[in-house]
Amino acid sequence: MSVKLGPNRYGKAETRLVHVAREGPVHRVKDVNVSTSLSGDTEAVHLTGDNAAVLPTDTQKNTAYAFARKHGVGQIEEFALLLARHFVTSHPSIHHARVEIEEYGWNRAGPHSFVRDGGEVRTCVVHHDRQGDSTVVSGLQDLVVLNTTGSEFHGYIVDEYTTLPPTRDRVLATAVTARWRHTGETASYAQSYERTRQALLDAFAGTHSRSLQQTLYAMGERALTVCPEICEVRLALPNKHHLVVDLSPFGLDNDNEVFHAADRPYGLIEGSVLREDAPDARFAWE
Ligand SMILES: O=c1[nH]c(=O)c2[nH]c(=O)[nH]c2[nH]1
Repeated sequence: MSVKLGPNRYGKAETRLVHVAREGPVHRVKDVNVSTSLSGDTEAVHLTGDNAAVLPTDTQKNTAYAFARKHGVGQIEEFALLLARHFVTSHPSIHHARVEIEEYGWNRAGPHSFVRDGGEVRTCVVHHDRQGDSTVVSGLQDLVVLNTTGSEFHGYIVDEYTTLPPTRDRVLATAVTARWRHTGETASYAQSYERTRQALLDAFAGTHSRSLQQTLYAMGERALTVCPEICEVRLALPNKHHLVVDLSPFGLDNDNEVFHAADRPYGLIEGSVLREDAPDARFAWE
């Protein structure tokens, strides 16, 4: 039997790191979850157990903590790029670094007091390789939104298994996972994030929807229209079904007022919207 080693990478997943910036009495907090992953000369460790080219995952974790102390944690994309470039340039056996960061928001409740932001999480995935090329994908997840009207769904295929009634007015709710690819270096990841997030929300709220697929496209299109620095948006939109409860057993009508918010199953609508001239994504989405 002849076998060979396929694609592989190794790193420390989910290093939870909280950085407190103590510049005077008013503190700032960054709460992040850092995952690093390296690839390169990894044949020997797999084939012979020779660890000479391995940067231990424990060291990768320590580097994240040390960099937080040395550089602070600013925009997650910048912190991720700092780490990825460090790993690739510091050891010749490391050819490629992938750094993924999730950021959990805290709102100020006092000079040194904070309240955890709802469920929404800001994300990024950065790659850097030995040729010096970088890619940056920013994003968000668990942005839960709901329209109480302005949503229809009808005109779909009907076969012997179809029971879904067509509707011209329904609740449309989803928990947005969005990721967007930057074309090159973005000057301000903070501003870019706020603009993109707002564009997604504006399109969700402002689109009269005939399907969640149509809403998905409108959200991606709006983000690309207002954010010249990004070239592709990928969205995953679970359709959080709100089912009108039958109140007729109680002699009550129900004109779209009382719903069962179903947990599962849910429709899952996924898609990408990109510029016609978007450059090749290379390893950005890996
Ligand atoms: O917006 C929708 N898209 C679908 O594809 C679909 N399928 C379904 O049952 N309900 C919906 N809603």
